[in-house]
Amino acid sequence: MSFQVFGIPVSRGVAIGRAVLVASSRVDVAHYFIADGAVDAEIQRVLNARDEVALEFETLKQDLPADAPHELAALLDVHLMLLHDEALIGSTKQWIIDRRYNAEWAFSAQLEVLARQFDEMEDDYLRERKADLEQVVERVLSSLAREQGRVPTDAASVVQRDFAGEDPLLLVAADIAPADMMQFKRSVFHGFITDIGGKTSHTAIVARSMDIPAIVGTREASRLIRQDDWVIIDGDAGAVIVNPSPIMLEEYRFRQRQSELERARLARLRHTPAVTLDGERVELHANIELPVDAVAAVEAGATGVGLFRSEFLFMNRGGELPGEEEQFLAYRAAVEAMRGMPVTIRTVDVGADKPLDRMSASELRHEHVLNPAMGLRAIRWSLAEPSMFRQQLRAIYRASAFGKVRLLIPMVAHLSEIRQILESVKKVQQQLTDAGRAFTKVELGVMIEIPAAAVMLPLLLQHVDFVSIGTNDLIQYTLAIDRADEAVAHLYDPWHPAVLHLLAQSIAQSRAAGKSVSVCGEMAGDPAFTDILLAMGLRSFSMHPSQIPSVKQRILRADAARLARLMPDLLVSEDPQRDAELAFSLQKGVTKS
Ligand SMILES: C=C(OP(=O)(O)O)C(=O)O
Repeated sequence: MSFQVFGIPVSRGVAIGRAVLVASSRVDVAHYFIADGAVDAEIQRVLNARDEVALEFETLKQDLPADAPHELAALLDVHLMLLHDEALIGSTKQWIIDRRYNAEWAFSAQLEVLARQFDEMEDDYLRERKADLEQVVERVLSSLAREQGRVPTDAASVVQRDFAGEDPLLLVAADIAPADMMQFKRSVFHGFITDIGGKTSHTAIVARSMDIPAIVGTREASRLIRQDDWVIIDGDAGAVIVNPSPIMLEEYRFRQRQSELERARLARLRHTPAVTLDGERVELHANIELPVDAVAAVEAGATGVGLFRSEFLFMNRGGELPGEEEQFLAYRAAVEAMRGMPVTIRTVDVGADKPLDRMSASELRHEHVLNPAMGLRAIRWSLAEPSMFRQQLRAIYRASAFGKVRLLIPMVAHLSEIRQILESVKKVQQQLTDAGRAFTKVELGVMIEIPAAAVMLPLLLQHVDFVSIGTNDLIQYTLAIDRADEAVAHLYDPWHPAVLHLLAQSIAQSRAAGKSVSVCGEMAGDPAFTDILLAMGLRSFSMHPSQIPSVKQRILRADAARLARLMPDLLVSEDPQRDAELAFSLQKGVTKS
């Protein structure tokens, strides 16, 4: 039966393919009762799975490189201990004996009992062991699934599957963590559908960077769509059409061909400089997540990297963070790929919807933070982990010997933070000089993404070389809307007059101070905002490489001076979106119906 599900369109275009469902709980658990005579065999399955996982942990421990942090070996020991603990294994067997549960069901039932006990513990350290226990049980469940010839449907297993030769595939999930999205980055999927998320949630951002259609916030897609269903993603309308009729399929195949032609047409603008009709030159920079993305940036005609989200280097690592050398090589790779064009590296912006496996030396975990968007994240986290911060600064400074590097700090709210950053920079420069390491001048910039930073910008500008406005977070914090929460997604409004005021004011003040200012949030890559940002005086935009051609086309057709004259009226408008659309189309001689 054909039906439709609606959500928030976050990456445009049409995708047609078969659904691959990724389980939100990492392993699907089969629940069934076993026959009386099968108890011993079922207990043997428990022991075999336990032994297989123990062997995996032992091998991992033996293979640890000599310079691996000692916490890693200690963590594996904790996992091994849990795996042999009678509270887990003995009681799991008891569920089988008493209730005749199958092994998987018995394990998950016992996990629930133990997890509740962990939750009630007073001691933070012991409470945090719950996550270790969950990881151990997940491994055991995966082993049981494999033993039955089933492939676990967690993100990592899905990536490993070889889908070559199958129909185009669309990924459907309740949610996809940014770290899992990174695994999908070079995968076979032609589109993404999730139940939760908003326009600027990181899942959405990564989907856009992959330039494939995606719809988030559908609330129920993963429950309604079945494995292998034929699905159309209409990434313009936010519609997911499940089991479409042949006529519907034909219509969408036609639209797909049209949008491919449009992309090919826009790609021809690659070498055309972004200059407005009245001769204003605009920099179009790229946002990247990994060094290899710099190649796509150059191909799309970017004139620099405006935002290297370095936190993605820190994900999918099972708790181990990259050291100075590894980071240096990654930054150097991006710098070399950009061939002399500037590369703006943002220090780790972890926390909130980008949790690390290991959030701090004390293993502070995301789920225990009351309000992660306002918690120990971004520069707050870096300043709380000074040796890690200095390690990242050293890696960034060392990369500056290979091309133009700019240092960008996320989530600054206090002048004292800038003072601490400058002190760390000084220390790092001294350390590098003492060690005979080469580096060159690195400009220092801050992200304007907290209203406090926008309000006190003139003060901040006295201490930094440039600013970059992170509209995704600026909107979130100005309007008090969680950017990843689909329940309030309708209130996440880039056209809100307060947002426009903060933007216009920040751009004007930075220009007046003679400092360069850029926007690197999603507004910069959406052609619907190109005119108003030009009208505010913005001359540097940073976005995913795939968005550069359509923003460039908009710039080539704009008259910056005429747009600027419309700005004062828009700032006092009650409905800036409607008035901007009307004013901009009129000034281009387009009549609106
Ligand atoms: C670019 C931004 O940062 P993030 O990586 O949090 O989207 C932003 O907030 O606009």
